[in-house]
Amino acid sequence: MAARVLGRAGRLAAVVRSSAVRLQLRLHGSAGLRFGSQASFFPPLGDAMLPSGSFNNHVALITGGGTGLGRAMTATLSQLGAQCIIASRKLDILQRTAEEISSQTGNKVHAVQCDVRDPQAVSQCVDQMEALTGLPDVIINNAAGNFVCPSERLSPNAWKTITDIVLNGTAFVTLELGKRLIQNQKGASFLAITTIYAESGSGFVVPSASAKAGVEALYKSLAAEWGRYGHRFNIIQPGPIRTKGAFSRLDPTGAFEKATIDRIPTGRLGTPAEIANLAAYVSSNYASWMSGAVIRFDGGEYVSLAGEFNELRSVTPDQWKILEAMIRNTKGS
Ligand SMILES: CC/C=C\C/C=C\CC/C=C/C=C/C(=O)SCCNC(=O)CCNC(=O)[C@H](O)C(C)(C)COP(=O)(O)OP(=O)(O)OC[C@H]1O[C@@H](n2cnc3c(N)ncnc32)[C@H](O)[C@@H]1OP(=O)(O)O
Ligand SMILES: NC(=O)C1=CN([C@@H]2O[C@H](COP(=O)(O)OP(=O)(O)OC[C@H]3O[C@@H](n4cnc5c(N)ncnc54)[C@H](OP(=O)(O)O)[C@@H]3O)[C@@H](O)[C@H]2O)C=CC1
Repeated sequence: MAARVLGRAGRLAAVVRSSAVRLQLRLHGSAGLRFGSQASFFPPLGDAMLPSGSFNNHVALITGGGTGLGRAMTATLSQLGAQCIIASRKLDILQRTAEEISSQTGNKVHAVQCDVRDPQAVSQCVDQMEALTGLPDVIINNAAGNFVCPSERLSPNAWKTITDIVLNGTAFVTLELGKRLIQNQKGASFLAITTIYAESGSGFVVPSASAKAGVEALYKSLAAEWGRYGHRFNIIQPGPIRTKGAFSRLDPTGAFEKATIDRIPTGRLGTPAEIANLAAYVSSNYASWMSGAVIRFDGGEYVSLAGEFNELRSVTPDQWKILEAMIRNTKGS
């Protein structure tokens, strides 16, 4: 019996061995479970998660709040009672977003033009904010710039542009508000939106990876230093969530989307509403004991990319029989 099983295993093994490519067990092919099918286990919910009124009497500043994830965060905070200020370069887009969200939630959203790379513009933006709403209770540093590019093609100005928006912009906004909040003895929640590759680094987005890693160091450092002033600092590292801003600059042809989804254990991209719920929780008083946290929110993509053997997910049950027989059949080292 054992000989028969081993004989069959041997024949099957020979078939597998016959092609080096197939012996790779079609790691990226259609063998095994098709990733993506498991997404039905993880349906995204769109409703605001926190109790209504959680942000009543709260003021929130969201940089880059006119589009994409910042817009979704603004919509959720506004729905939960916050008065929001959204700030970025394009006033027309900010105003349109502000009107749309205000008309849906009944809560005021203010649009303020600000290029976060310019510390004077940031200071004027905060002046404008103080006049409109007073200093904020919630600050979300979400504005960013990015594009995929081989590093040998980057000009000094390309490097400066991304690191200025992401690292210097976040620092200018955080320091300007922090100083004024400290002076007024007012506590606040600061949240930075980074990426999963802030931790690992990543080729082809090197200025962004370097700047986002700097933002994480900034926020972890201030969490330690400014707790005494009533300030909390936290970080969310999103995985891929479809927005025009990100996808048009990171995957302009759409060629990488399927491979991206295939490696995400939850089988799908995230949604803006999901990250908005997380950002709202982290920024709310329900999270008043949370500071210095780095929250990865990526459907499992990071660990999926990291584990050396994770591609064995593509091995079929029949192929496992062969592999197991081969392993068990090995004698000695
Ligand atoms: C399926 C998988 C798909 C996606 C994966 C998803 C998730 C994985 C993790 C994702 C992380 C995402 C992180 C993000 O940050 S996404 C946010 C993206 N949003 C934006 O970038 C919005 C704002 N962007 C912009 O305004 C512009 O793109 C820019 C270039 C950042 C800034 O615009 P600005 O007008 O200030 O700058 P320019 O004058 O145009 O350029 C300055 C400088 O850069 C050079 N440059 C510009 N583009 C490129 C490029 N594509 N390649 C190389 N170099 C570029 C430009 O030439 C200038 O340099 P010089 O010529 O002067 O030397
Ligand atoms: N979508 C995704 O898959 C992921 C996104 N992220 C992060 O999420 C955040 C939001 O990205 P997303 O919504 O996808 O992309 P968007 O492009 O929609 O958002 C970026 C925002 O930043 C603003 N911005 C850019 N440059 C400046 C500047 N100099 N001054 C002020 N504001 C500026 C833009 O507004 P304007 O043009 O008006 O200035 C825009 O609203 C970013 O921090 C990004 O790094 C991280 C991982 C994954």
